[in-house]
Amino acid sequence: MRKGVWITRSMDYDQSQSHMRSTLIPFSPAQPSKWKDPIATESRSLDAISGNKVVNEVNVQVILRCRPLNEDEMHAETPTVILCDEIKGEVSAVHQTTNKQRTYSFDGVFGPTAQQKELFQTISPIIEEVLEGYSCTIFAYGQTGTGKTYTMEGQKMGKSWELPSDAGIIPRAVQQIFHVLKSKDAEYSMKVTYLEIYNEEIVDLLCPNENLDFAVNEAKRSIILMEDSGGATFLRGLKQALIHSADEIYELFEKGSVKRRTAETLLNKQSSRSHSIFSVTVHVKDCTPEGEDLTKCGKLNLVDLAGSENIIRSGARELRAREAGEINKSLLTLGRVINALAEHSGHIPYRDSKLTRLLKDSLGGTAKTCIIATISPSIHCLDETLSTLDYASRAKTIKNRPKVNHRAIKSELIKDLYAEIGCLRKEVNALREKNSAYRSQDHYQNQENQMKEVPYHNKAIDQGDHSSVLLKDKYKENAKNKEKDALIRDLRSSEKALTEQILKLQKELENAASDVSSLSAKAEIHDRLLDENKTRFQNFHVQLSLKLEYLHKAVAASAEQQQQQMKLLDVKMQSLMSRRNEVSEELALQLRKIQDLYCYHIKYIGEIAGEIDRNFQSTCHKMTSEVSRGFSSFGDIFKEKLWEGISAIHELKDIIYSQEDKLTTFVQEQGEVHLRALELSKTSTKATLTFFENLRMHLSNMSKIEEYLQSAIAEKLRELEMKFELRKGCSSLKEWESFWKAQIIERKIWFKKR
Ligand SMILES: Nc1ncnc2c1ncn2[C@@H]1O[C@H](COP(=O)(O)OP(=O)(O)OP(=O)(O)O)[C@@H](O)[C@H]1O
Repeated sequence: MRKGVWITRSMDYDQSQSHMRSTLIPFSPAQPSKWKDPIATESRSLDAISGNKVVNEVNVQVILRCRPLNEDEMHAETPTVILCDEIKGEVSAVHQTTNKQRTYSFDGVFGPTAQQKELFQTISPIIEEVLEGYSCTIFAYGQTGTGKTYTMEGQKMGKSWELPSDAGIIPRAVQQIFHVLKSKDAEYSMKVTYLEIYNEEIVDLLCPNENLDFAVNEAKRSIILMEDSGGATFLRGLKQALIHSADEIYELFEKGSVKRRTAETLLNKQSSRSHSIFSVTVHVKDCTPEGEDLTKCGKLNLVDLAGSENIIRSGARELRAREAGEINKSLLTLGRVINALAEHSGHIPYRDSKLTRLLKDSLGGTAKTCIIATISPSIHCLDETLSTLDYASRAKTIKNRPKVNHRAIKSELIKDLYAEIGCLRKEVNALREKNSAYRSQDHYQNQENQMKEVPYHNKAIDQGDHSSVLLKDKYKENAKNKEKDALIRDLRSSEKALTEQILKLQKELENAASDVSSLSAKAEIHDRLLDENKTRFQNFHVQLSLKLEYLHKAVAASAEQQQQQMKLLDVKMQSLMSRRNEVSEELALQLRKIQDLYCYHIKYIGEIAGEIDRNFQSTCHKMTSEVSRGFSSFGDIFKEKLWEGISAIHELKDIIYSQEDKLTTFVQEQGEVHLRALELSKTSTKATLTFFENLRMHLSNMSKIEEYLQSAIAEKLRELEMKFELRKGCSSLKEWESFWKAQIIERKIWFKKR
């Protein structure tokens, strides 16, 4: 055994041709004895001798990673609905319609700007535990296009096998394993396997066949999944590659990744169409405190699941739709397993898909497990994101019972290996007996004895009478020949009958075979249809529950919105009612004011008329008294009084004009008020307008009266002048006075008439 790399004989299979071996590969850590695998034997014996150290239950670790918006999403200015609090380890999803937040907490949260290196720093303690002999699983789970492959594999390596800055967990984990082994100067051996589950078929990605025609190589690469009575899982036909350096792993991994099935969908330019599991098993030599040799056997499973996808949104058709259906089906089973474990249900449906059968030990078993849930920040993925967050937070409650399951004492290991070799030898002998012209020892001995008996018999015949013996012999020979001929005839006829029988049987067998093959073809079609229907039903069920949930939320949101609108309407109605009341009160007030104003103006006009009357009377009176004072000054006085009368009329006119202005302004104000409350104030506006129409009529009447008065006064003055001229001829003052009295009476009558 050399320092650095330690390889057990049993693992070093056909190193000259290839460093691969293909046998029953144990997938779960504990192995039963009946499988003839040296690694299995080793792990079993380790358990038995050292007694595995069972630690307490530990929860499955869940880390959440949210990718950044991609170029298309940024170009379309897609809104984001995810908030990551890396310090608190919390993620919040903001609901678009209700604006409510749902917050989830995880063992680690990495937002859109988080680097691959930072994420790996959180994962790296798990790698250390692999080298302590634990079985550890890291798997990425999430909707299609959310960054599972980016997280697990990352940027491809160059030819120099140097880690690029965007390298994912797998290359970083390999680098760390080798780094730790080197720093401890440990003796170790290492092997890797790489498989994919495509349409429920397990396919070996390390199959050395370089021909990439999948259809041709499908059968050769297909692996059989088996389970023993104890529930341990085995893979028959899976190749294991013995590894001596990190570069060897990188090379194998890149070659295997190329063979993995990917395709372009509407949601991801390079979407993985299969689940992949890359496993690294490391045996590290150690020793007990007593100085006895030990071997620790740790295993690291790195799983990149295919993404769940909405077939409508991913645009999958025909083959792609079938792939998506199978992917969704196995993810649905994974979800059911997670639910059953979270709810401590009695039955865990591991057996419903190959993926869950292979991950059985990682979920609720003896492995240490870390799930990386990947999500998109886009508003368009919110439903799928919420579903991933729900599954991830349920997975947090799953408890595993990890154990250091591969500790061994070397001498016991060798003893087991010898026993294993014994078993293998027996198996080889049995196979030879079955397949070749092998003769057992007893059979061989009988044949030898028979051969020896023949010469001894011939010797006895030589010793008798020669001629009689010859006759006897001839007779005997004839009889024997006849007997022989009869026998041969019998044999021939029975052979013929037998041949006929065989042909008949063969025909029947052929018929039966064709019946069986047509039946099995039908059964296959039936199974396929059943599977397809099951997948369709499951997809439909998933879609339906998503849609129902969405509908339920939409109905709740719209009900809430309606309630709010009703409240708003109520408030508006109340304010409208109070405003209407205010407006009606205001209008009533305005009407009252108009009424008062109208009364006031009527009264005022009456007063003006009275005043005019009085003025006229007093003017006439003054004129009369003045005239009576003397004829000489009468002309001047009369003129003065006349001017007074005219200016009084002008004043009156001004008053009327100013009143008219005021009224016009008021009408304008009223018009504005009425415009504001258009519908409600139509009637009052009409009334007001009529009122103003009347008022205007009155005013025009007044102006007519005024005009008439002016002309009448002028006429009367002319008359007066005339009469004055005539009076010049009056004989006495008394006569003149009576003349004026008659004139005044006449005027009064005329006024009254007016
Ligand atoms: N954290 C990230 N930072 C930068 N780019 C990312 C990140 N996560 C994902 N991407 C990019 O998003 C695209 C889709 O990622 P990826 O193929 O890893 O998704 P997936 O979940 O594996 O999808 P599928 O399930 O369809 O295989 C890739 O171009 C990848 O480079």
